[in-house]
Amino acid sequence: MGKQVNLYSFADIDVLAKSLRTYVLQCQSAGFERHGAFKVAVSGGSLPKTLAKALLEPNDTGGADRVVDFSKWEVFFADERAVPLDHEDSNYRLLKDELLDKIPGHLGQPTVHPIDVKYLDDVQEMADQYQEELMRSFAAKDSVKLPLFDLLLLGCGPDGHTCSLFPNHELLRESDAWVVPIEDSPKPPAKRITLSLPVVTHGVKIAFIATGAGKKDILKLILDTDEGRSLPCGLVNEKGAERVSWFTDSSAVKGVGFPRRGSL
Ligand SMILES: O=C(O)[C@H](O)[C@@H](O)[C@H](O)[C@H](O)COP(=O)(O)O
Repeated sequence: MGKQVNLYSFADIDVLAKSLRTYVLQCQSAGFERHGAFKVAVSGGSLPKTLAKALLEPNDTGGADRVVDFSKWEVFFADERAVPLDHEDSNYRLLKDELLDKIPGHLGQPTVHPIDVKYLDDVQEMADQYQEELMRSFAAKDSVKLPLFDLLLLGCGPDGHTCSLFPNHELLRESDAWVVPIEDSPKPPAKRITLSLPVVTHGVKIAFIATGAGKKDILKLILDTDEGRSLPCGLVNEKGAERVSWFTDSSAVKGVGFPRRGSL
């Protein structure tokens, strides 16, 4: 069998957050070493809240390398809904409310890359513009095949979707574009843009954060069955292998047979 994903399971979200912090800081150090910056993509859903718990709450910082330095972070959206940035469905707004607005001054401010709301009525154009935003940061598409994120922080939907890549959707076959539009998302709102599967699976590190009993059936399907391998999360697992880490709590992995660890 090839290399496998890492499945971590913790008693609850508070314990998970401590390890997620350590993991993100390791990824941050690797990014700083590699190119003096930390380029990260984040999803919506419950992720921003858990991330804020990991990065902002008081903790035992063990030295300079254990400090979050947001001033060298570049934050992109793994997926975003085609709504104004102050709309309640906006992933940008969610991240702002949960994390960005709460960052204390001494940790610095990240450079954040929201969607261009000029194109709310044309999601293809919005996706193209967001791809150009990526190209300005990661170099032009004709000079690099795919943008290399230091870390992608993703959620897992109850149907096995991740970002706005849904099961059996034609977008899963996209092999060229970095950012793609979707107009028929089964999870509302229908109009969104998302990173394409090749961009997601190209990441240096890819982390899924999935908590709560509502995730146990889908995690069992994804991690324990052949059927789950063709779901979007399963496809990320397959391609990302040991670069993929799942951060879960005990209720999300109840009944899951896949080998898990309780610490990094
Ligand atoms: O914008 C979105 O809809 C999200 O990016 C989506 O992919 C989310 O991450 C999952 O649906 C998991 O959401 P929860 O963490 O809330 O279960």
